[in-house]
This record gives sequence, structure tokens and C-alpha cells, in this order.
Amino acid sequence: MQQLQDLRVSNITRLTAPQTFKQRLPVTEEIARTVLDGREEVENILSGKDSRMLVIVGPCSIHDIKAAMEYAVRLKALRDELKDDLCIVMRVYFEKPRTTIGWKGFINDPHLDGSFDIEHGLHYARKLLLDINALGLPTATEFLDPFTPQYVSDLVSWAAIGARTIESQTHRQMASGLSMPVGFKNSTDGRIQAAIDALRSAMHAHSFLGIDQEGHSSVITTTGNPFGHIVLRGGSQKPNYDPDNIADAERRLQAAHLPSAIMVDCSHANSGKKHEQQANVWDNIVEQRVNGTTSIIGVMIESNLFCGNQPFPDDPSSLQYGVSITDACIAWNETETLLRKGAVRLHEVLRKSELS
Ligand SMILES: O=C[C@H](O)[C@H](O)COP(=O)(O)O
Ligand SMILES: C=C(OP(=O)(O)O)C(=O)O
Repeated sequence: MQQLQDLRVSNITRLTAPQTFKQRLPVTEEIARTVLDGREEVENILSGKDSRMLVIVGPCSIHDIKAAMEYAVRLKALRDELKDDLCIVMRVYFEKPRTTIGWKGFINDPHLDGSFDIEHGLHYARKLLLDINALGLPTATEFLDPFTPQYVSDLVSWAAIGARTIESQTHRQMASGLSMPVGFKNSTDGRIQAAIDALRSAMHAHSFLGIDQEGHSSVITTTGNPFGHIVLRGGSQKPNYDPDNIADAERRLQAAHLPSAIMVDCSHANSGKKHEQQANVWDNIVEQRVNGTTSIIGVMIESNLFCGNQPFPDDPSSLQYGVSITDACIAWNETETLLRKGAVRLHEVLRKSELS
């Protein structure tokens, strides 16, 4: 008999089950409080009970635990300082969806050397999420591989479904079972409708294939996620955060009988992938909010200790510390300045609406 399967599979390595990771790296009471409070803050912003601006900010991707922790310590202090006007959550992205090929993130290849040590990637990712939450700083991530949430989603307060997977039924089903609010990006070509369709799909119950906590192939049945919203990230080399595009998104959401809750990604096609442009997008969004566009509930910013990016290394020891190895980010100093400036501007509006 000729071989019928695995003709193009060179290896299958069994992974440790999610529950074993959780026993090795358990959640403490204090960490659980940070995760749950973070989710509740985001939910309150989405339902209009909390009028602060949600800010998902942090590196395009995590590749160095030490630098990520240094960033987290700084961000926690800024979160506390600006807490009256902004709800700051750290972007902690471990999975990178690629347009064609490229490094697929820290979980897939944590040693940056093509050894694809996913077992350690999951371990270090879980450990970093625990450490960041232990600071009292909630986390945000993109979920890409449908098995990843079983390993780390208990430590995440906001999740994204990215522009490259927004039309995928697998990802919509996954989002329907996630325990935290989820942002759905518009497609890479700029279409908003795919994000709205994803949002509607994820609100519903689904049954699909997945793994359970013991790592067994299982049927997962979900109840649907009521805390979804769209994220405008621009597309086809064009931004989509201007008032006309925001109004168009509001109309489409209303037509679909969905709440008008929109996040704007200051990076990606909204910045033309030029990190210097992110501040302009942020300023524009703050002004739209000040002028009464309450449908804009939050922003995403790609920021790192130092600005710009560097090529994926042949030799990981040659990397510059605190600089992105995926999309270019704004530097920490600029992040602090622009968030402080925006918070002052938003403060007047928040106080006015509280008084009225
Ligand atoms: O956010 C990161 C990138 O924009 C995304 O992973 C796509 O990257 P690529 O087009 O370089 O593959
Ligand atoms: C890949 C990302 O974004 P998008 O899906 O919008 O391209 C990202 O935020 O890292």
C-alpha cells in the first residue's frame, strides 16, 4: 500500500497539555484580580458606562522578555498617572500573521533562530503575561493559532482578531468563546464589512473542533461573545480614521443593529507603516473625541523602548536592545509625551460630560 498521508509532514512533536503549563505557572489571586478588573474596565468602556479612552499600547511584537518587562514597568506607572482619563492596557503580541513569510512571533520561534521551540515559546509567553499582570498592568494580545488561547487566555484582558484572519470562520468561532472583549480589525484591503460580519458571527454560539485543557481533540461549544468591537487600521495604502470613515463605520454598525464602538489603530495602514505618523493619528482621534465623536472608544499604538525597527537578525546576539524586529514603533519618550498631552485634552471633555 502506498503512503496516503503525511507526505509533506516531516515531524509531529507532542506538546505539553495546557493544564500542565497552568500547574507549572499558576495564576495568583492578585494576578486574577488584574485580569478581571482589566476586562471589566474594557467592558464598561464598550457599554458606555466608562467614558475614558481605551489605549492598547506596546511593542509590535515581543521578542525579548527583559525589554518587555522594562517597558511594562514604565507603562504601569503611566497607567496609574493617567488613569482618570485613559484606560491603558499593554499590547503583548506573541503571534504575528505574515503577508507571505517571515518570523511568526515569540511563541512560534522564541530563540529567533528557526528552531521553532514552541514548547518554550508558550512557557515564556505565559510567564511574561503572569509577570506583567503581577505589576497590576492588564494585557492585550492577538490570537492567531486556534490552540493558543487554551495556554494563555486566562491572562489576557483584551484580544484582537487580525486583518489577515478576520474572514476566517475558525477565528470568528474562537472569538465567540473567548473570555475577554475582542477587537476585530478591518481587512487589509480596507473593507470594514468583514470586521462587522466577524463581530456578528462571534456574538453567536458555535460548536467546532479544538483542544481541551488536557490537550485532547474536542468539540468546543461556545455561548458567543457580547463584548466585540471593530478596529479601523486602514487598508490598501489608505488610512480610514478620518471623520467620513468613522461616520461610515457608525452607519454600517447601526444598520447591523450593533453598538457604535470603534477603536482606531494608529499604526499599520493608518500610519502608512511610518511610525512617525502615529502621533498625528492619535492627535486627530483625540480631537474627534473632543468634538463629540463618542463612538471612538479607543486606540491602538505600536510603541517600544526605542523608535523604529531593525531587520530580523541572522545572529540574535547582534540585536539592538528595545527596538522592534517587526513593524516600526514610536519610542517610549514619545509615547509618554503624546499620551500625557492627549489625556489633558480629553480631561476637559470628560469633566464637562460628568457635570452635565
Ligand atoms: O504587525 C505586524 C505586521 O504588519 C504583520 O505581521 C504583517 O507583516 P508582514 O506584511 O511584514 O508579513
Ligand atoms: C498584524 C497586526 O495588525 P493587522 O492585523 O491590522 O495587520 C498587528 O497589530 O500586529
